[in-house]
Amino acid sequence: MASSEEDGTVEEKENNNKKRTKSSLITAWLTFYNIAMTAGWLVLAITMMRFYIQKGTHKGLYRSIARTLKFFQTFALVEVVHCAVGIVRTSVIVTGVQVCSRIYMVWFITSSIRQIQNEESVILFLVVWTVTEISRYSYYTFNLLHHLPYFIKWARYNLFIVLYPLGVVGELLTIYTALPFVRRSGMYSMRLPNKYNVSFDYYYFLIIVMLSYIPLFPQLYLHMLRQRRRVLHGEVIVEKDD
Ligand SMILES: CCCCCCCCCCCCC/C=C/C(=O)SCCNC(=O)CCNC(=O)[C@H](O)C(C)(C)COP(=O)(O)OP(=O)(O)OC[C@H]1O[C@@H](n2cnc3c(N)ncnc32)[C@H](O)[C@@H]1OP(=O)(O)O
Repeated sequence: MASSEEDGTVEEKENNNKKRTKSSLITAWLTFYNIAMTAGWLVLAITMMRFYIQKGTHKGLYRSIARTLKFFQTFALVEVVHCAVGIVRTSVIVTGVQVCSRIYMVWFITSSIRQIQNEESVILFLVVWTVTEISRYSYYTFNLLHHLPYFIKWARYNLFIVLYPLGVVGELLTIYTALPFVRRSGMYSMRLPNKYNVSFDYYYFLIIVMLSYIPLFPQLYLHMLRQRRRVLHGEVIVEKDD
């Protein structure tokens, strides 16, 4: 009897140790990930500022940062995995839409259509994304380290109020500017007849993408406003979306 109780205690201790090791590993990984992402976006910020100071123009800026931007923005897919496996308490849908729409903007619009890379709207969303991501990833990092300066918390949950709509304006203007080039070049489109008997027009697809901001963006924005009330004002929020 005594020995089985002891066994139970040993088992419990082992389980607790395993749980502690698992949670330390997760914290270590998230800390590493957030530091890497903060550094990546800081590098982008510094590169953009140096470019503008040295050249005195934004023309050519996108090309100068394209590789770094593609790398760090694409790497953010890891965040969807974090939500899916439950290591961060965030909705997979919200994170998925946010991350995928950015990746789409980088790979299938801005990097694919060279003629639009020097548009002011590209610089607008780049600057907005960069400020947002530096404050977001540094918030997560300091939070994990239990040393969160108030101004970082403030920045994370206030700047988006202005930056989010500005970013969307930059993205939509960029897609809009791309439309004539897409129509002329017929890029990523499939015309009939072809051996698959399928037709796809990227021009109309882009229009659908632009229209999809109307139902999707308000939901993302409202989600952030709820997060803001929860973190800054301690409100208990029940999310319905996941
Ligand atoms: C085929 C193509 C289709 C295209 C379709 C297009 C339609 C698109 C429409 C919408 C377009 C949007 C475009 C976007 C533009 C911009 O980004 S503009 C720039 C401004 N942007 C922002 O401000 C983004 C703000 N949004 C967000 O931050 C997102 O909602 C988010 C990234 C998904 C994060 O939200 P969420 O995680 O829910 O909130 P948090 O409060 O940050 O975190 C909740 C808890 O989770 C912890 N956590 C999350 N991530 C991490 C992490 N990496 N590391 C550690 N911890 C993390 C966080 O600490 C919180 O924990 P608790 O405090 O304990 O709850």
